[in-house]
Amino acid sequence: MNGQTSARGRFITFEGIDGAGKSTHIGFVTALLSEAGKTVVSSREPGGTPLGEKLRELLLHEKMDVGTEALLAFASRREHLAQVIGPALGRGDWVLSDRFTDASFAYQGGGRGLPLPKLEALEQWVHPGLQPDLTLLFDVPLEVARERLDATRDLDKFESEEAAFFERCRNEYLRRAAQSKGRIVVIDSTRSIDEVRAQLRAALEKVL
Ligand SMILES: Nc1ncnc2c1ncn2[C@@H]1O[C@H](COP(=O)(O)OP(=O)(O)OP(=O)(O)O)[C@@H](O)[C@H]1O
Ligand SMILES: Cc1cn([C@H]2C[C@H](O)[C@@H](COP(=O)(O)O)O2)c(=O)[nH]c1=O
Repeated sequence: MNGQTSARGRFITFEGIDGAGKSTHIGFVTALLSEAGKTVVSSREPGGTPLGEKLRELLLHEKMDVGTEALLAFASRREHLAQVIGPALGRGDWVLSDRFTDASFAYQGGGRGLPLPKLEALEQWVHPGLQPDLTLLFDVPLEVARERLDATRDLDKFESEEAAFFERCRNEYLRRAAQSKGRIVVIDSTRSIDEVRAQLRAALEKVL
């Protein structure tokens, strides 16, 4: 890390199956970047805007067709880009988003079986030419994620899915990581919080 400020903002996304541990580390990454002189905007998907948060409620708690699920996720994303991500990057801020389009590929594509070309078409429509500068993929086996979730919270619609669903989501995440090695960094989130932080520091060196 060189501690210098940069005129261009960066877009960093956090991904992984539910319970992998990504949200736990967003505060740490925010602090690291702030120490390096960056102005950080931290947000999430689905959500991140008043309308997006309403769509999040529907997505996480209502049963619906998988196509509807994908369209609502991308509607939330479009609003997020228009209201939060685009303006922040334009100011030169660093944007951290707890999930983005990789989640649609993993959950609606891998998990639910929506054909990937449909998601690619939505991606192309909603954010042509924009990809995260860095995606931190928190990876754990399903049993670890399940144990962490069961210990902490009431489960929402996605979190209540069967193990095979999460296996498919995880496989799709890992498939995308293998295809986008420059952008997606796989973090071994089975390790202790301090060890995960060390991996995050190393990954962030690449964009600082
Ligand atoms: N490396 C770790 N070692 C042990 N426990 C961890 C680790 N990382 C996170 N946890 C714990 O696992 C639980 C789930 O973590 P967290 O909420 O960050 O997951 P998440 O990936 O953001 O899940 P979701 O996507 O469902 O919100 C929390 O109780 C957290 O304290
Ligand atoms: C962006 C996005 C998210 N999801 C799913 C993935 C998670 O189960 C929830 C969000 O909950 P979290 O606790 O904030 O991780 O939504 C999805 O299915 N498709 C998406 O595009």
